[in-house]
Amino acid sequence: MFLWTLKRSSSRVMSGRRVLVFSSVGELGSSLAQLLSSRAEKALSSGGSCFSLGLSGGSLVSILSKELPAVPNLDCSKWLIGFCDERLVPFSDPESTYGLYKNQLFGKINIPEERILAIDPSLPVKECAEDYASKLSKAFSTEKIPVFDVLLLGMGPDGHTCSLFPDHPLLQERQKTVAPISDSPKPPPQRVTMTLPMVNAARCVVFVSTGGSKAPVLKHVLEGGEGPALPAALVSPDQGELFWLLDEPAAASLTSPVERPGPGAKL
Ligand SMILES: O=C1O[C@H](COP(=O)(O)O)[C@@H](O)[C@H](O)[C@H]1O
Repeated sequence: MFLWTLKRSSSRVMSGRRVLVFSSVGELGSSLAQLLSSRAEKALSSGGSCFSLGLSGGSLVSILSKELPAVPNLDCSKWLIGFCDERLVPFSDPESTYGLYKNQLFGKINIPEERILAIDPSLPVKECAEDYASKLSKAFSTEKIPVFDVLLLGMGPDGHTCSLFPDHPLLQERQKTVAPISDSPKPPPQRVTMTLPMVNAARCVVFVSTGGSKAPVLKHVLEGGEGPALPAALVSPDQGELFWLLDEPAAASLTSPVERPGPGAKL
C-alpha cells in the first residue's frame, strides 16, 4: 500500500499528469464513465449551465458507447457534446465519427440533439472548419478559445491525436481553434480538427489508449525518445488535468511509475 502511494505521488509530481493502467478495457471504460459522470456533476454543481465534453473517434467510440450508458442514473440533459476531430465524410459513412456515436451512443443517453455540435459535412473542408469553429464560439459565447470541461483523446500508433499528425505544419497553428486538414496520412484525407491551443485550454484532457500496438509509441510519448515530440506529447493542458488511461498491453513497455487503480476507484 505504501509503495503504491509513493509511486502514485511521484508519478504526479514528476510529470503533472496521471498515468493509470487498468487490468482490462472493461475496467478502464467503467472508470472513464465514472470520471465523466463526476466531472459533469462538478461542472453543474459549481454553477455552470452545462458540462462540455469533446469526443474523439477510433477505438474510443465502442468503449464509451458500452460503458457510459451503464452509469446508473446518468443525466446528460445538460451536457454539450463536441468533437475533437472529425472526418469530412457524410454522417452515413462508416468513417464518420458523429455517425458512429449516433448509432452506438446518442440514442442510449438523454442528450438533446441540439446539444450535439457536429461539423457540416456538405461544406468544403476549409469552410467546414470555419463553420465548426463558429458553432463552438456561439455555444460557448466567446470570441476567445472555448474551454471544454473534458476532452477525450485517442492516439494512433504513429503518435497522432485529434487529426494532428507527426511533422505536420498544423502542429504550429497558434491562431485558429479549429483547422482543416486535406492531407491526412490516415484516410480519409480531409478532416477538421481542434488545434493544440484549443486542446491545451481544456479543464481536463483524458487520453484513452489500449492494445499492444500502442506500446512502443506510448513509451516514446510518455518517457521520451529521439526526434521531435510526437503530437500526443504536445498535449499538456495549460491549467487543466491530464490523464492517460491505458490497459496492460498498451502499458507493457513503460518503466516510469504508473498508478494501478483497483476496481471502482474514483478518479
Ligand atoms: O483517426 C483517428 O485516430 C485517432 C486514434 O484512433 P485509435 O483507433 O487508434 O484509438 C482518434 O483519436 C481520432 O479521433 C481519429 O480521427
